[in-house]
Amino acid sequence: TLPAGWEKRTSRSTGQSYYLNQFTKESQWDVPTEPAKAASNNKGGPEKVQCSHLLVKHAGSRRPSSWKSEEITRSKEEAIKMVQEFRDQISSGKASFAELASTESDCSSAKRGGDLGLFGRNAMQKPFEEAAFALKVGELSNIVETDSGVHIIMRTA
Ligand SMILES: N=C(N)NCCC[C@H](NC(=O)[C@@H]1CCC/C1=C\[C@H](COP(=O)(O)O)NC(=O)[C@@H](N)Cc1ccccc1)C(N)=O
Repeated sequence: TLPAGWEKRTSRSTGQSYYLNQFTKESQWDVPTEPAKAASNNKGGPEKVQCSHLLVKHAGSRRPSSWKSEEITRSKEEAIKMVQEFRDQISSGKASFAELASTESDCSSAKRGGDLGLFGRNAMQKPFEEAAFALKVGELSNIVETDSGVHIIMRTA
């Protein structure tokens, strides 16, 4: 079958077959082929992003321990409430992302104000990656849940 919009025609003068695209009105002698699928790392999103994050772990986290606390026992609901509160403080300008991440994040990146450095796709857990790559530079994510816990993400580059 022909790609969408293309029709086979016969040239009145030469009797030869040719192809006409109804949408673009272009015609050609060669059989049209499907345009190549965009490569998986399509032109759309960036190849790499730099993000900072603030992670609050809970009893159900894959590793319920951090530099802040030997054993983390808070509930997931409690972690979500805390992250929402931090997010509100950041978006209202009451506190900076780096300040809060450095004291409140259960990730070792807290020492760097939450900075994770540059990363490409397939480095982070999928929910984190999807949220990070959807952000514009300077944008703050909504709450993101991964097996590590509850995060907010700020894209910095
Ligand atoms: N730069 C990378 N590629 N480092 C490996 C990332 C592994 C990746 N991590 C995650 O997806 C989450 C989201 C961000 C942080 C994170 C989890 C954990 C905390 O959760 P937990 O593992 O106790 O459950 N922090 C880390 O990994 C830290 N090394 C991130 C980091 C810290 C300092 C400097 C750079 C990176 C994964 N595939 O599990």
